Amino acid sequence: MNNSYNNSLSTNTQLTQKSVNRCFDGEQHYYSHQSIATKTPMTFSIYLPDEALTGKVCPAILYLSGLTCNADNVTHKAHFQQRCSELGMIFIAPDTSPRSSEDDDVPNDERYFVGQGASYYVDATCAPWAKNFNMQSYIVDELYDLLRSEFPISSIGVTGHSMGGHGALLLGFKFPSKFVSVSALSPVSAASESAWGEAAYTEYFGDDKAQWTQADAAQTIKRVGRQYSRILVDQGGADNFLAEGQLQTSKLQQACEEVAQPLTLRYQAGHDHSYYFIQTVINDHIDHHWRMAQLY
Ligand SMILES: N[C@@H](CCC(=O)N[C@@H](CS)C(=O)NCC(=O)O)C(=O)O
Repeated sequence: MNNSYNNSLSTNTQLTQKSVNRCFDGEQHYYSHQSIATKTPMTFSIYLPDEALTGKVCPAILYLSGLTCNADNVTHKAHFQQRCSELGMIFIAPDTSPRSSEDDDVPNDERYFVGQGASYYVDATCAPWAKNFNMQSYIVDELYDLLRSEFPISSIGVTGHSMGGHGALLLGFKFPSKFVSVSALSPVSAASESAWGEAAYTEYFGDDKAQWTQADAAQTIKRVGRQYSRILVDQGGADNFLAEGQLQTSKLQQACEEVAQPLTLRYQAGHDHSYYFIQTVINDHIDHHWRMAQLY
């Protein structure tokens, strides 16, 4: 645990600060860095409440975004900053995948649910993806360690939206020693059984179904069993992707029931899949992670 923080990044930092904006009682920062896992530059946003800026260690939430997103969507649209500043909570939003740049030719796909913006937070094993699409390693090893060495973080909880909700459930249950709390917003519950996930996993893992199962959130919960005293999931009742069968919330519910993992699952009537919904429930998720961090 970092016990002191000098209100400046350490001199040997690997991070390049891109922007700083005062927001409520804290600052919204953006950073980029060269990633070893993805072999590309990666960008993330981090909200630092004044407590963190003045040297106090604070709990953090890692938010994994959904298909087509980068760090901007949640940072600009979810309105998490006020609650985080009131509680003294750090909020981190990484990108959803490696990206092509002038120096890096990263593979992509015409479909919005495969390739750039659609990593599923897994380590791909098939060409051409395996070279750059190592987002599990990026999130749970590289970024995790970087965050803990560069910022005054006491503990990390993981949450996310849609594909990122799947990522939060998957990584939270695969790596319970790294995360003190898990929640999800409109998550894909079982990527290996949704049309979006099937398309992506065919590319990333080929036809090796054992790898699909290892990278499926509901299957992982069934495999590893209860890990958290309670997880929180919100799902819009009028979400078109729920109706389309991409999210399959019942599979998550079933998996949690099977292993007695306590789950608070709330269907919010009339709400869709958008950031208007996320904005509506984000404070409850921040509070959930805050409460869990206090028990840590
Ligand atoms: N663009 C896709 C939908 C992709 C989508 O809805 N992405 C969600 C996450 S799964 C999102 O948050 N989009 C960005 C935003 O609303 O700011 C479509 O045409 O159907």
